[in-house]
Amino acid sequence: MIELIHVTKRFGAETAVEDISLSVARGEFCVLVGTSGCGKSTTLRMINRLIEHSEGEIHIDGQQIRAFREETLRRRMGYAIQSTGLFPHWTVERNIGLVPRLLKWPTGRVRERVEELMALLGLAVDEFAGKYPSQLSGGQAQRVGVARALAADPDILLMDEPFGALDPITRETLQEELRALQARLQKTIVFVTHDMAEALHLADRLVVMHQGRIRQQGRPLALLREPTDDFVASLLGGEDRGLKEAALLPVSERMLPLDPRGLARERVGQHASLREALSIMLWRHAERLTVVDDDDNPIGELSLRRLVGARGHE
Ligand SMILES: Nc1ncnc2c1ncn2[C@@H]1O[C@H](COP(=O)(O)OP(=O)(O)OP(=O)(O)O)[C@@H](O)[C@H]1O
Repeated sequence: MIELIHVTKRFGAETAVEDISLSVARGEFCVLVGTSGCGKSTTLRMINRLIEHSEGEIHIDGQQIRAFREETLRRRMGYAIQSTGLFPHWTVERNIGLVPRLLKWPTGRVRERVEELMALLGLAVDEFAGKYPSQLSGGQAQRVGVARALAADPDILLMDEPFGALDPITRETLQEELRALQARLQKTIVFVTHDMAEALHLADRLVVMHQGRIRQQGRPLALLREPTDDFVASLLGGEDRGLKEAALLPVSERMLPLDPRGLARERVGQHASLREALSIMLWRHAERLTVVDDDDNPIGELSLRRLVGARGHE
């Protein structure tokens, strides 16, 4: 559990973060969003003491972070950043194995772990293990950075735009991997992104920051439906919020029983989102879709009318 209690950070005369209180439960995925310069990275870096906070208290599992030795704290927390922070004169393999080696894992185990992570992140061992960061593309370097953050299997992951330089397909794959990892292993994650779709998709707790302060925090659906002010509403997408909300709701939630008059020709999977269903309707010029299970058996139907009414404001 991570707790920030009335935390402020000043750089000289400038206040970068002002009086923020935030609590992230074990196994929770917390995403920080906000305008450029609002203090997201500073907040993240205060948690692993790359930046010392000026006022307030930060606790990890009930203990003040200042009570930990800095290295102990940092080894407990994986940290991945957009610019990767890889050591340029070290190979990919050595970069990924950094923390396990510091923790004095046996060499064979380090090697095994590095290979496991490279496979997870789609980096062929034969091709990439011996390369240096300057020989990698931006996206490949970013994957190495994420692998390094995960290497020692830390309970806490701090991630600052870790997928910023990735193509949409790799990005989506990694988002799913991270979500699955977090659900399976109860990782506590604090994640910074500028991509609102990514934030809404990943967050259990979404934290909107502005000018060093937290404007609103809560579940993504709650923020979309009841933003506290125009700033939060517009950051979350303004009029586009309807589509963003639909992206968070599964088809199965609004499915109707099968129509005895016959099946609609176009189909949608039960796990698809209402946004995907709407997209199929638009693309196929269809007002009704047959909802199918994982084996492609029809289990219900979704109409446009039902979908439009399904946005939670009926
Ligand atoms: N080391 C530093 N010295 C002085 N000012 C700093 C330092 N680091 C950050 N700041 C200032 O603190 C404020 C918050 O910066 P921070 O990097 O946390 O914002 P951010 O929300 O992560 O921004 P972005 O989305 O652009 O990355 C900014 O005004 C920045 O100029």
